[in-house]
Amino acid sequence: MRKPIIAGNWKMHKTVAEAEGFLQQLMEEALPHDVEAVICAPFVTLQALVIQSAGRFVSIGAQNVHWEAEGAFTGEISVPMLQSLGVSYVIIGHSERRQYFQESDEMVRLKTKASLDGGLTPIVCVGESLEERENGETASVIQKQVQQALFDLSTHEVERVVIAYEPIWAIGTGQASTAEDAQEVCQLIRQTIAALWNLEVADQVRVQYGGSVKPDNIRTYLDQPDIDGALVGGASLTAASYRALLSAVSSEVK
Ligand SMILES: O=C[C@H](O)COP(=O)(O)O
Repeated sequence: MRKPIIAGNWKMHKTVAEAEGFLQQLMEEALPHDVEAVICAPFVTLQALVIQSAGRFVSIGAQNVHWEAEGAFTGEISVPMLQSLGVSYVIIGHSERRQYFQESDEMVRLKTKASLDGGLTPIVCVGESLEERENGETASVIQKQVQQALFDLSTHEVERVVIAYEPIWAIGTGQASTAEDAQEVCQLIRQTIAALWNLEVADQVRVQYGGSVKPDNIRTYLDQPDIDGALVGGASLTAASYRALLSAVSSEVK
Protein backbone atom coordinates (compact mmCIF):
# COMPACT_ATOMS: atom_id res chain seq x y z
CA MET A 1 0.00 0.00 0.00
CA ARG A 2 1.59 3.27 -1.13
CA LYS A 3 1.07 6.18 1.25
CA PRO A 4 -0.07 9.36 -0.54
CA ILE A 5 2.59 12.06 -0.60
CA ILE A 6 1.71 15.72 -1.07
CA ALA A 7 4.82 17.81 -1.57
CA GLY A 8 4.75 21.58 -1.71
CA ASN A 9 7.41 23.16 -3.90
CA TRP A 10 7.81 26.74 -2.77
CA LYS A 11 10.30 27.50 -5.57
CA MET A 12 11.93 30.91 -4.95
CA HIS A 13 9.36 32.13 -2.44
CA LYS A 14 9.50 32.99 1.28
CA THR A 15 12.00 34.53 3.66
CA VAL A 16 12.85 32.70 6.89
CA ALA A 17 10.22 34.69 8.80
CA GLU A 18 7.58 33.93 6.17
CA ALA A 19 8.48 30.23 6.18
CA GLU A 20 8.22 30.07 9.97
CA GLY A 21 4.88 31.85 9.87
CA PHE A 22 3.55 29.32 7.35
CA LEU A 23 4.55 26.35 9.48
CA GLN A 24 3.22 27.88 12.68
CA GLN A 25 -0.14 28.38 11.01
CA LEU A 26 -0.10 24.91 9.43
CA MET A 27 0.58 23.22 12.75
CA GLU A 28 -2.12 25.05 14.69
CA GLU A 29 -4.35 22.05 14.03
CA ALA A 30 -3.33 18.37 13.86
CA LEU A 31 -2.19 17.18 10.45
CA PRO A 32 -3.62 13.99 8.91
CA HIS A 33 -1.63 10.84 9.68
CA ASP A 34 -2.55 9.00 6.51
CA VAL A 35 -0.92 11.48 4.11
CA GLU A 36 2.78 12.24 3.92
CA ALA A 37 3.21 16.01 3.99
CA VAL A 38 6.46 17.45 2.60
CA ILE A 39 7.50 21.07 2.19
CA CYS A 40 10.35 21.70 -0.26
CA ALA A 41 11.68 25.11 0.62
CA PRO A 42 14.56 27.44 -0.33
CA PHE A 43 17.92 26.44 1.19
CA VAL A 44 18.10 29.39 3.59
CA THR A 45 14.83 28.44 5.29
CA LEU A 46 15.55 24.72 5.74
CA GLN A 47 17.19 24.80 9.15
CA ALA A 48 14.40 26.83 10.71
CA LEU A 49 11.75 24.61 9.16
CA VAL A 50 13.40 21.36 10.27
CA ILE A 51 13.66 22.59 13.86
CA GLN A 52 10.10 23.90 13.90
CA SER A 53 8.58 20.75 12.38
CA ALA A 54 10.40 18.24 14.60
CA GLY A 55 8.04 15.54 15.83
CA ARG A 56 5.16 16.75 13.68
CA PHE A 57 3.65 15.08 10.61
CA VAL A 58 5.46 17.21 8.08
CA SER A 59 8.85 16.55 6.47
CA ILE A 60 11.18 19.11 4.97
CA GLY A 61 12.86 18.91 1.58
CA ALA A 62 15.26 20.92 -0.56
CA GLN A 63 14.69 21.85 -4.21
CA ASN A 64 18.11 20.96 -5.57
CA VAL A 65 21.41 19.38 -4.56
CA HIS A 66 24.87 18.81 -6.05
CA TRP A 67 26.07 15.24 -6.57
CA GLU A 68 29.56 15.74 -5.09
CA ALA A 69 29.90 15.65 -1.31
CA GLU A 70 32.21 18.67 -1.27
CA GLY A 71 34.58 20.59 -3.52
CA ALA A 72 35.15 23.74 -5.53
CA PHE A 73 31.55 24.25 -6.71
CA THR A 74 30.74 27.83 -5.82
CA GLY A 75 27.15 28.34 -4.81
CA GLU A 76 26.26 24.65 -4.60
CA ILE A 77 24.88 22.59 -1.69
CA SER A 78 25.71 18.92 -1.10
CA VAL A 79 23.82 15.90 0.22
CA PRO A 80 25.84 15.75 3.50
CA MET A 81 25.01 19.42 4.09
CA LEU A 82 21.30 18.75 3.73
CA GLN A 83 21.58 15.63 5.85
CA SER A 84 23.31 17.53 8.61
CA LEU A 85 20.29 19.84 8.79
CA GLY A 86 17.82 16.96 9.09
CA VAL A 87 16.33 17.47 5.64
CA SER A 88 14.75 14.26 4.32
CA TYR A 89 13.60 14.98 0.73
CA VAL A 90 15.06 16.71 -2.30
CA ILE A 91 13.46 17.64 -5.62
CA ILE A 92 15.67 16.68 -8.55
CA GLY A 93 15.42 17.64 -12.21
CA HIS A 94 12.48 20.03 -11.96
CA SER A 95 11.71 21.35 -15.45
CA GLU A 96 12.63 24.87 -14.31
CA ARG A 97 16.10 23.62 -13.44
CA ARG A 98 16.37 21.71 -16.70
CA GLN A 99 15.23 24.79 -18.66
CA TYR A 100 16.93 27.70 -16.84
CA PHE A 101 20.02 25.98 -15.42
CA GLN A 102 20.72 23.47 -18.18
CA GLU A 103 20.34 20.38 -16.01
CA SER A 104 20.83 17.32 -18.17
CA ASP A 105 19.49 13.79 -17.73
CA GLU A 106 23.00 12.79 -16.65
CA MET A 107 23.05 15.43 -13.91
CA VAL A 108 19.64 14.24 -12.77
CA ARG A 109 21.00 10.70 -12.58
CA LEU A 110 24.05 11.75 -10.56
CA LYS A 111 21.95 13.82 -8.16
CA THR A 112 19.45 11.01 -7.69
CA LYS A 113 22.17 8.47 -6.89
CA ALA A 114 24.00 10.82 -4.51
CA SER A 115 20.76 11.61 -2.68
CA LEU A 116 19.92 7.94 -2.19
CA ASP A 117 23.48 7.16 -1.07
CA GLY A 118 23.18 9.93 1.51
CA GLY A 119 19.83 8.79 2.87
CA LEU A 120 17.65 11.46 1.25
CA THR A 121 14.48 10.64 -0.66
CA PRO A 122 14.69 12.10 -4.17
CA ILE A 123 11.58 13.43 -5.88
CA VAL A 124 12.66 13.02 -9.50
CA CYS A 125 10.74 15.22 -11.95
CA VAL A 126 9.92 14.24 -15.51
CA GLY A 127 7.62 15.87 -18.04
CA GLU A 128 7.12 16.77 -21.66
CA SER A 129 6.86 20.21 -23.25
CA LEU A 130 3.77 21.35 -25.14
CA GLU A 131 5.58 20.89 -28.43
CA GLU A 132 6.56 17.34 -27.53
CA ARG A 133 2.98 16.54 -26.53
CA GLU A 134 1.59 17.99 -29.74
CA ASN A 135 4.12 15.95 -31.74
CA GLY A 136 2.96 12.76 -30.03
CA GLU A 137 6.30 12.34 -28.25
CA THR A 138 5.06 12.27 -24.65
CA ALA A 139 5.62 8.55 -24.09
CA SER A 140 9.11 8.46 -25.58
CA VAL A 141 10.20 11.61 -23.69
CA ILE A 142 8.94 10.29 -20.36
CA GLN A 143 10.40 6.81 -20.85
CA LYS A 144 13.78 8.28 -21.72
CA GLN A 145 13.81 10.64 -18.72
CA VAL A 146 12.86 7.84 -16.33
CA GLN A 147 15.42 5.45 -17.77
CA GLN A 148 18.20 8.04 -17.76
CA ALA A 149 17.52 9.05 -14.15
CA LEU A 150 17.25 5.59 -12.65
CA PHE A 151 18.97 2.96 -14.78
CA ASP A 152 21.96 2.27 -12.51
CA LEU A 153 20.02 1.98 -9.24
CA SER A 154 19.53 -1.24 -7.28
CA THR A 155 16.01 -2.52 -6.65
CA HIS A 156 16.16 -1.28 -3.05
CA GLU A 157 17.21 2.15 -4.23
CA VAL A 158 14.51 2.44 -6.89
CA GLU A 159 11.82 1.60 -4.35
CA ARG A 160 12.79 4.68 -2.36
CA VAL A 161 12.46 7.09 -5.28
CA VAL A 162 9.42 9.32 -5.73
CA ILE A 163 8.74 10.29 -9.34
CA ALA A 164 6.83 13.47 -10.13
CA TYR A 165 5.19 13.64 -13.54
CA GLU A 166 4.91 17.31 -14.37
CA PRO A 167 3.88 18.20 -17.92
CA ILE A 168 5.68 21.50 -18.51
CA TRP A 169 2.66 23.09 -20.16
CA ALA A 170 0.60 22.54 -17.00
CA ILE A 171 3.02 24.18 -14.56
CA GLY A 172 1.77 27.49 -13.20
CA THR A 173 -0.61 27.93 -16.13
CA GLY A 174 -3.94 26.88 -14.64
CA GLN A 175 -4.12 24.41 -17.55
CA ALA A 176 -3.94 21.20 -15.51
CA SER A 177 -3.75 17.86 -17.28
CA THR A 178 -6.94 15.84 -17.14
CA ALA A 179 -6.79 13.14 -14.49
CA GLU A 180 -7.13 10.51 -17.23
CA ASP A 181 -4.18 11.84 -19.24
CA ALA A 182 -2.08 12.13 -16.08
CA GLN A 183 -3.00 8.56 -15.14
CA GLU A 184 -1.95 7.32 -18.57
CA VAL A 185 1.53 8.82 -18.19
CA CYS A 186 1.91 7.77 -14.54
CA GLN A 187 0.98 4.21 -15.54
CA LEU A 188 3.61 4.39 -18.28
CA ILE A 189 6.18 5.48 -15.67
CA ARG A 190 5.31 2.44 -13.55
CA GLN A 191 5.49 0.16 -16.60
CA THR A 192 8.88 1.62 -17.49
CA ILE A 193 10.16 0.80 -14.01
CA ALA A 194 8.65 -2.69 -14.20
CA ALA A 195 10.45 -3.28 -17.49
CA LEU A 196 13.78 -2.12 -16.04
CA TRP A 197 13.43 -4.01 -12.74
CA ASN A 198 10.25 -5.96 -12.02
CA LEU A 199 6.57 -5.53 -11.17
CA GLU A 200 7.11 -5.77 -7.40
CA VAL A 201 9.58 -2.90 -7.45
CA ALA A 202 7.36 -0.81 -9.73
CA ASP A 203 4.48 -1.39 -7.34
CA GLN A 204 6.47 0.20 -4.48
CA VAL A 205 7.43 3.40 -6.27
CA ARG A 206 5.29 6.44 -5.55
CA VAL A 207 4.35 8.53 -8.57
CA GLN A 208 3.03 12.07 -8.21
CA TYR A 209 1.28 14.36 -10.65
CA GLY A 210 2.20 18.06 -10.70
CA GLY A 211 0.95 21.04 -12.71
CA SER A 212 -1.79 23.45 -11.58
CA VAL A 213 -2.94 21.13 -8.77
CA LYS A 214 -5.38 22.90 -6.42
CA PRO A 215 -7.49 21.83 -3.43
CA ASP A 216 -10.53 21.50 -5.69
CA ASN A 217 -8.93 19.21 -8.29
CA ILE A 218 -6.37 17.17 -6.29
CA ARG A 219 -8.82 14.38 -5.44
CA THR A 220 -9.42 13.60 -9.12
CA TYR A 221 -5.72 12.79 -9.52
CA LEU A 222 -5.41 10.78 -6.32
CA ASP A 223 -8.43 8.70 -7.38
CA GLN A 224 -6.34 7.31 -10.26
CA PRO A 225 -4.70 3.91 -9.63
CA ASP A 226 -1.16 4.98 -10.53
CA ILE A 227 -1.12 8.46 -8.96
CA ASP A 228 0.06 8.46 -5.35
CA GLY A 229 0.38 12.13 -4.67
CA ALA A 230 1.04 15.59 -6.01
CA LEU A 231 3.90 18.04 -6.35
CA VAL A 232 2.32 21.43 -5.89
CA GLY A 233 3.71 24.89 -6.53
CA GLY A 234 1.33 27.86 -6.25
CA ALA A 235 -1.30 26.15 -4.09
CA SER A 236 1.31 25.17 -1.49
CA LEU A 237 2.26 28.75 -0.67
CA THR A 238 -0.33 29.46 2.00
CA ALA A 239 -0.93 27.26 5.04
CA ALA A 240 -4.68 27.29 4.42
CA SER A 241 -4.35 26.09 0.85
CA TYR A 242 -1.71 23.47 1.67
CA ARG A 243 -3.86 22.14 4.51
CA ALA A 244 -6.83 21.98 2.13
CA LEU A 245 -4.73 19.83 -0.23
CA LEU A 246 -3.90 17.42 2.61
CA SER A 247 -7.50 17.31 3.80
CA ALA A 248 -8.80 16.59 0.30
CA VAL A 249 -6.55 13.53 0.11
CA SER A 250 -6.91 12.24 3.67
CA SER A 251 -9.49 9.60 4.53
CA GLU A 252 -9.54 10.59 8.18
CA VAL A 253 -12.83 11.91 9.48
CA LYS A 254 -12.73 15.70 9.57
O1 LIG B 1 6.81 21.73 -8.56
C1 LIG B 1 5.66 22.14 -8.75
C2 LIG B 1 5.20 22.38 -10.07
O2 LIG B 1 6.10 23.05 -10.86
C3 LIG B 1 3.77 22.80 -10.22
O3 LIG B 1 3.58 24.17 -10.01
P1 LIG B 1 2.09 24.73 -9.95
O4 LIG B 1 1.36 23.89 -8.94
O5 LIG B 1 2.23 26.15 -9.51
O6 LIG B 1 1.53 24.57 -11.32
